Amino acid sequence: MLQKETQLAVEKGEMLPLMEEFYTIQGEGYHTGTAAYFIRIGGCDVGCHWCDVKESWNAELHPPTNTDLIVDNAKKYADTVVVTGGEPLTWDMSLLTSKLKAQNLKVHIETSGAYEVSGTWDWFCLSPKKNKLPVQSAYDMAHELKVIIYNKHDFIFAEEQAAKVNPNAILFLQPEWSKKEEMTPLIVDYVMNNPKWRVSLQTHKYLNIP
Ligand SMILES: C[S@@+](CC[C@H](N)C(=O)[O-])C[C@H]1O[C@@H](n2cnc3c(N)ncnc32)[C@H](O)[C@@H]1O
Ligand SMILES: Nc1nc2[nH]cc(C(=O)O)c2c(=O)[nH]1
Ligand code: SF4
Ligand SMILES: [Mg+2]
Repeated sequence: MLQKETQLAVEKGEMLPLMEEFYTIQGEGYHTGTAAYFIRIGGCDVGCHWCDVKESWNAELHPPTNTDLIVDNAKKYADTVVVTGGEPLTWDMSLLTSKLKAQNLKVHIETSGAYEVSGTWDWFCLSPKKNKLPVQSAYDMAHELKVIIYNKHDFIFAEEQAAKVNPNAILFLQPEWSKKEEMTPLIVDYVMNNPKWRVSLQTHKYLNIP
């Protein structure tokens, strides 16, 4: 159990359960190939069976960390910070994002959109999940929609999600990593037949970087 003061600070978003932070290349989606500092916040109860970072799910395993400390580290690297998780919108992102923006950093999020949107985002990557669909504000705010393709039915899910997202969102299909040999050729065909979509790959995994 957290101390009461720490618990209150986490509720206010002054502290966040930090799993890891690392400087790398954005591997996925619209900003693929660009340097960014990643902040991975613990805690997620969406429960994707293929999630590639299940160690993030239990917030209690990740130490509540002062947002000032997170920002001090982040500002040493590139001009872009990606906030991911776990599910970052489990928490109140207002303080973290305002402090990052006060340092003139561009602030991006990777989210399932399953919880109410908090924080101010320069780039909002929405990756919807069947078991906990996004809230309306996430569909409205998304700059990109990135749907993970694990099986053929996921193309139908992708179209359903594209119908809900705002019309300016850039649409991506990304193979689930363990199914990539089977699904990537189907994605390639799908995008050639439905060119409103683009292909996204987890390029950092091919590059063997975090
Ligand atoms: C680990 S999630 C964390 C952020 C947030 N919970 C979400 O799902 O968007 C980061 C990104 O990785 C994607 N992802 C997770 N596991 C994956 C896998 N096995 N193959 C491909 N993409 C995956 C997610 O869909 C999401 O776009
Ligand atoms: N290089 C790199 N790019 C990424 N894009 C989204 C990631 C994530 O886990 O949210 C991720 C990640 O874990 N590493
Ligand atoms: S929502 Fe994101 S972090 Fe949570 S289980 Fe799914 S992929 Fe993993
Ligand atoms: Mg990842």
